[in-house]
Amino acid sequence: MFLKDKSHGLYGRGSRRSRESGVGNPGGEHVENFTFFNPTKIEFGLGKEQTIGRHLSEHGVKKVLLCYGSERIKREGLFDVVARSLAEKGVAWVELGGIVSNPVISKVREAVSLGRAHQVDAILSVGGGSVLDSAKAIAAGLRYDGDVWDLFVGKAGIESALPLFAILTLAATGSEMNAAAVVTNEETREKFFIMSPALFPVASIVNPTLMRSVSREYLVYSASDVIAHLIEGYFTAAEHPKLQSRLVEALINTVIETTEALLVDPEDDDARGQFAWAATLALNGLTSAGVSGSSWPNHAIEHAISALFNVPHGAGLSVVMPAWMKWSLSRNPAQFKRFAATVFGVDTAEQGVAALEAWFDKIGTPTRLSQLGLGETQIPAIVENALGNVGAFGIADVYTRETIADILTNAL
Ligand SMILES: NC(=O)c1ccc[n+]([C@@H]2O[C@H](COP(=O)([O-])OP(=O)(O)OC[C@H]3O[C@@H](n4cnc5c(N)ncnc54)[C@H](O)[C@@H]3O)[C@@H](O)[C@H]2O)c1
Ligand SMILES: CCCCCCO
Repeated sequence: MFLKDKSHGLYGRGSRRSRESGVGNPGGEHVENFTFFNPTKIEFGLGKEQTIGRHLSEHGVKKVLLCYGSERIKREGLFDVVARSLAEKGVAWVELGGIVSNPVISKVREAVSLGRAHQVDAILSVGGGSVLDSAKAIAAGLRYDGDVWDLFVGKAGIESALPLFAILTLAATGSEMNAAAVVTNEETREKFFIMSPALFPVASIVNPTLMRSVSREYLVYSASDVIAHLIEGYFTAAEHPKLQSRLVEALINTVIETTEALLVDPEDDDARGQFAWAATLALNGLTSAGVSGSSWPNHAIEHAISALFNVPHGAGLSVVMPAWMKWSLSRNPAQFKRFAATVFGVDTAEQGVAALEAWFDKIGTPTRLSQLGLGETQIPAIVENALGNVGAFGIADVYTRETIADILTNAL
């Protein structure tokens, strides 16, 4: 399996190995050299979706491929608001609906053909991360002569992509302000990611009131996903300077507080706004800049579960994270103890892991494979699929068959 180019530095991969490799200085304050580059304009606030036509016309866009998921955006009137804004600025559009959660490459291929036939010069995503990741893949695919899946398996690099714009309707992934996209190949049952500076959206609209209709289940799955983005580097980095730890802890505490507020009142726009901004900041490069050697084992394992069983990404992560933390805490006890104290106000590393697991149970996101309809029988298939992911994430030396199986056994 190919290895991703780890020089991108977008997610603090840096040059030094992660702690699972047994290196690093517990409590170290070394800030690794880094390049922080994020060109995306964020337009945050009530009614900002009405400005989308201006953003495209200012960028010289004449015809856009408008991508979305369910017909909900038409029922709720958002589609008409977007269409009116585009028309007012003389931007023509071709629509592509039906993008599903855990998006698939067949839809991306269909959209690349549609975009080519209509000679679109930009892509607009109206939806959550699944629509936006598909839009990123489409944008790259329209600048590539071969099969767009080539870009996910290292057969070709992403030299350029059509300009991309987004109106976010669900906060979780941070895709609205990052350079990554995740798509599943249904034929090979692989869920892989692409990453390139060409995939940063030009502009993303984040209006929390568009998220009032997000279901309770996807709210809690989103909380799990954001927390996963924050802990991957927090616990695995060879050194994690206190500044970075404080940023991560502040964002985790914000997610915890606002999730609980939104479970009480889904129309609490202030809580929704802080949740959404925390989700964006959790994976736009801010928390990983200067951090060396972080790795992404929870995502590598979860992508296998979603690829094989179409489990919502955040639901898979709330099962994998506690299981991985129980396996990992002996490798970084100081940082797990810090997490326990600053996030949950408890004393030991073990208590901190237990507190996160209990919080997941409290908000209603799964913490056991059985809650996903899975069990010991499925572990071998998940392990074999995950071996492809750990290769792509560059952590195959640590996450062997045995290690991945041990971690998943903690989730039974
Ligand atoms: N690019 C990245 O950096 C990144 C990071 C994490 C996850 N991901 C990927 O993103 C995908 C998940 O995206 P997501 O978590 O944003 O969820 P999603 O886009 O899959 O949406 C989840 C469900 O919520 C619905 N929905 C969206 N907006 C809604 C609204 N306003 N009201 C009601 N329902 C709404 C969708 O139609 C869908 O059914 C996964 O494939 C995951 O692997 C990408
Ligand atoms: C290394 C960053 C991979 C992004 C995938 C997020 O689900």
